[in-house]
Amino acid sequence: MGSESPTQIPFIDFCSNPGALEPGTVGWSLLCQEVRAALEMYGCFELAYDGLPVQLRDDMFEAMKRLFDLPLETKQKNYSSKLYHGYIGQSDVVPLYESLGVEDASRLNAARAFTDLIDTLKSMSEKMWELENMVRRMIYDSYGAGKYCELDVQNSRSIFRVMKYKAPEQGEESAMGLVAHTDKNLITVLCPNEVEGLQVQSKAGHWIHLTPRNASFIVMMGDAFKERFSFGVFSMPKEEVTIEVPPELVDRDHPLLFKPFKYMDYVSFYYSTDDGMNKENALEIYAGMGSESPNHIPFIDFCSDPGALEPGTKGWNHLCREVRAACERYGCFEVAYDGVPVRLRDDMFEAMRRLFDLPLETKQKNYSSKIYRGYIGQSDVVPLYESLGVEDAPSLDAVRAFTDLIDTVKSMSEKMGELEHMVRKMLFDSYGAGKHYESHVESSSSLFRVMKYKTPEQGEESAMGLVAHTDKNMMTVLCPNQVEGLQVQSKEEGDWIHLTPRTDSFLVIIGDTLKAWSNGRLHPVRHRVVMSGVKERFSCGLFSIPNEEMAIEVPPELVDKDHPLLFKPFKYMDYVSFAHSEDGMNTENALEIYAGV
Ligand SMILES: O=C(O)CCC(=O)C(=O)O
Ligand SMILES: [Fe+2]
Repeated sequence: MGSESPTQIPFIDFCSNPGALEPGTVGWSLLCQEVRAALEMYGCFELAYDGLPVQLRDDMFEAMKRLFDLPLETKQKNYSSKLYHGYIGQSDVVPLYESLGVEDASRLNAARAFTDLIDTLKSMSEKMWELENMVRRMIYDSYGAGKYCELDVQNSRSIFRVMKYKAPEQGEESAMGLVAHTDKNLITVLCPNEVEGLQVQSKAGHWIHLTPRNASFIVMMGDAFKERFSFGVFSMPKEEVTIEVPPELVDRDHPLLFKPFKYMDYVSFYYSTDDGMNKENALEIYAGMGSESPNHIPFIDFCSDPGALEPGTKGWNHLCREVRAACERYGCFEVAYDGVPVRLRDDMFEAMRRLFDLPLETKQKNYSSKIYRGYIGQSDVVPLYESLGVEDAPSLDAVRAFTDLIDTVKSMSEKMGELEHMVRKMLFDSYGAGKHYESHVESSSSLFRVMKYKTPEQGEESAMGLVAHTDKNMMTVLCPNQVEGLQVQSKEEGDWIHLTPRTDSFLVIIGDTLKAWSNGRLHPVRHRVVMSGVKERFSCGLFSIPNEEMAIEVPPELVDKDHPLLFKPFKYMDYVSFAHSEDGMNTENALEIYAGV
């Protein structure tokens, strides 16, 4: 029992007995129970509802086609300073996704911006709002809390969004249209066209693929209440309203789990703070009724005893143990290293400033067909982030594109590459696998990237600069300027550790590839950039990457009775493609899923 996972969400029929839509009737009570059971068990259900003419639905999809065909500049006029209220599109993370929102669309004024589509939009959002209100009433009634419903409806507003998802590019089997999330609002009613793509995660963690029936709706529960072409009404509490658990829902068996909170405060917590975007239990962290964890990463000094940088010495062996312990426990460490002249470091930051000040078209010429190798910027998901990459920067040819900055980029990447090699050798030596080091280095190359993070917009306290991730490559050496923002997640506790970079240190980060190589011993640390304050952040990084033909394999020294083989040999680029595919993006265990035995 219990191992079978559901392949469908509940389907509830609001059409077969029109009398049942009358509150107080027996039919109504039955529907209430069905709705409650579906939402408690699945958090969503599909719904047959005929309160909305089929013609209107068809008109709506037609209107949407026309809307999304408008020039980008016109769509971008649908701007809102509130998160997810205006136009969203052109994102590097979900390039297929575009959407537009209208606040309180059932009031004609708000929809006037869409002039000739007003009538369709207005009727559609009115009808869907009626449906939302009906479902909300059922939920309240099912908990015996019906008397709070009217006030709750009065205290809420809606946002109507239209969404379009392009088909994957030719040659791609599938692509992420919208990354996994829970809705932050109260209830969402979706009206998708008949194109598959929407998936919901069952409580047990499986993804259920929805096949919308002709003219049905999908109802989903958002956090505050505890997509293809589709459009939806999202109900949300008005700004001044406090969300509180009604006393009827609290008793000895159901102790109060959430403190009262304001919706918009939770939304800004979710999108701009430490725990919001990256924890699946953001609501519990923010409003839940209530461990100590580390607040810094290891600092290892490569300067104090220069003799220790000589392999085979006592000092070297000592450093090997320190480095290995840090990379197993934290997946990263800060290193004091004087092999990079301070002057070069300063020149590098100066060069980066000039590089990012170049016109967008020039930066975009730094194009690569490989993921994360070329120019990245102008993303809606991380609007503050921009970066540029140079493959094999230590070889002069590759940097020629950066003409007058060649010398700086070349020296910097050489020096940081030396540091990477030294740390890699320490790790190999620490595992008694030193004899594999030379061939490992010969089968790898490097990518040098420069990163710039803008400051949050006025009025915003903090904003995501780069979303949480593990590096897929072997190892990354980072050289950030002195602006805070980089955070790493502690392995055991999951807390975010805020790093405060020193002027002369570098940061070493273990990537997924070395986890596989070390048979699971080295920890690829999750990290992200959260920007606050008024200073722009610059950082450059040297990413060591396996060559295309190299098979990533666990050396025999790292496999024994107590450490059975955990990973099959694999090719780096194949893993990267998987990690960026739909399945890969939806999991934190991409490496285990892809290469685990
Ligand atoms: O900006 C930084 O320092 C970190 C960048 C990073 O994590 C990455 O590019 O993978
Ligand atoms: Fe990274």
